[in-house]
Amino acid sequence: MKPIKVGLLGIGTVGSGTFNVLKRNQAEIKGRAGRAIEIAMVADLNVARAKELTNGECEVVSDGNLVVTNPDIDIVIELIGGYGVAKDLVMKAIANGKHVVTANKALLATHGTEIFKAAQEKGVMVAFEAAVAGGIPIIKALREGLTANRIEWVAGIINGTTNFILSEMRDKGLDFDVVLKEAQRLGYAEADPTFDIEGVDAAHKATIMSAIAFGIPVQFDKAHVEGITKLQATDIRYAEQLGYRIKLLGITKRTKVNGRDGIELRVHPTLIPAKRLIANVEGAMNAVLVQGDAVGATLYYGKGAGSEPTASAVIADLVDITRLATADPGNRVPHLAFQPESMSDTPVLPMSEITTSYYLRMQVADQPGVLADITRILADSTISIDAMLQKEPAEGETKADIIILTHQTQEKNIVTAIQKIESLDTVVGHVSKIRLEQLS
Ligand SMILES: NC(=O)C1=CN([C@@H]2O[C@H](COP(=O)(O)OP(=O)(O)OC[C@H]3O[C@@H](n4cnc5c(N)ncnc54)[C@H](O)[C@@H]3O)[C@@H](O)[C@H]2O)C=CC1
Ligand SMILES: N[C@@H](CC=O)C(=O)O
Ligand code: NA
Repeated sequence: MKPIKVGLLGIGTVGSGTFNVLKRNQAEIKGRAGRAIEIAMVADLNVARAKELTNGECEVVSDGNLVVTNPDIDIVIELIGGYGVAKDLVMKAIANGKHVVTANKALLATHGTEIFKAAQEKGVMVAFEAAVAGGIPIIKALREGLTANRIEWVAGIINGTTNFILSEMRDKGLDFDVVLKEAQRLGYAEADPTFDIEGVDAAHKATIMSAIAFGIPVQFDKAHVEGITKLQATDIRYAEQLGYRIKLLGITKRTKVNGRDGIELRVHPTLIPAKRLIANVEGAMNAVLVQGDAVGATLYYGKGAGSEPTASAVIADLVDITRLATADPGNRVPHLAFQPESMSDTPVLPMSEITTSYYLRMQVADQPGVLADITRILADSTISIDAMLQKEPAEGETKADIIILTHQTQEKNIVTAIQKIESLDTVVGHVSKIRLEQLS
């Protein structure tokens, strides 16, 4: 059989990993796919570097349009990133009848509906295993391996850069900026690293998982997005003393509010019991915990970023397409796990309606009655306390720290209670609030 011809858009961190792994493991990959998979053409703005990386083994151009319109190309891999040129080239590739593989979660989380519709109409596949949790086959697990289940929730450490920053800061006491630079050097960070540290990248990935888990359209604009930039070392320390770790989690779950179905979709720093496996995922590693009604909890762990780990997922998609390209579109695995006519319109809920537990830290005047005032406000908002820690003021200081862990409540209750607590004369400044999940 003739080799399947691939056009590669962007030969940076992931593109070069893809080129190298495909070459190194070509015999095994051919054995699995049933056909040789050959990168025939590469487009990159940096032509000189692309030529050096490909060593004369394929045609190199600077304009991606030449790849997506080339009649000899069967599959286009988009590894440029962003939603500008990348979207344009992906849409053109689909219009030209090419299957597409992409690692671009930003593109799919924001324009996925349009892209999948175009692909469905044209009868081509858009595969995106690398877009969520890099090398971990989480898309395959959610879309195929767990297909018998009603998925209840998904919670994951899905940004390697921020997990690396949190781990290095805690273990080595290094500064935020120093660790971020190292994550950039290692190729983990996005082109714009604020996407990592402000939680945007994790929210892109959580958005894609919510669509696959619950059969809803991709709706990044409805996601609650909070990164790690406001996290304080004090909170990481107190959380540890209470038996918890703080991780940036992407969470999506089914819920009911006043009898109506809804979907929670949120990214924020989260306290997790230190004894949970996922609480011990360190460095740039990713892990995704999925709760299905039949299977129970399953945990997927591995490298979520980096050149070859991400290439591993890109190539898995190439093999899938090579195997399935001849099946008619109605008989293929649907892009978002559910057939287009079976998608649900269950709404993604506003943050005020989500339910979780909370860690609260406040600084108070060290005088009688303060604690009673705070617990009364919580009780009035029907928030019950799970644990409490009071730190006596240091020598010569007059302010004490109070840390409270609450049982589950709705976000709007905690927001109201915090406003009341902050208005007490005895409470200094703002109350720090971090959400807490038992994940069991
Ligand atoms: N780096 C990682 O660990 C991971 C990255 N991703 C995603 O993979 C994609 C690629 O990421 P990286 O390889 O890290 O980026 P990169 O910045 O290392 O590579 C992008 C490449 O595209 C080229 N390029 C930029 N504009 C172009 C244009 N208009 N035409 C042709 N080439 C152009 C650049 O010269 C560069 O070589 C992004 O969507 C990213 O979010 C996904 C998972 C992990
Ligand atoms: N910037 C991302 C790369 C993979 O998606 C991360 O740090 O996880
Ligand atoms: Na993946």
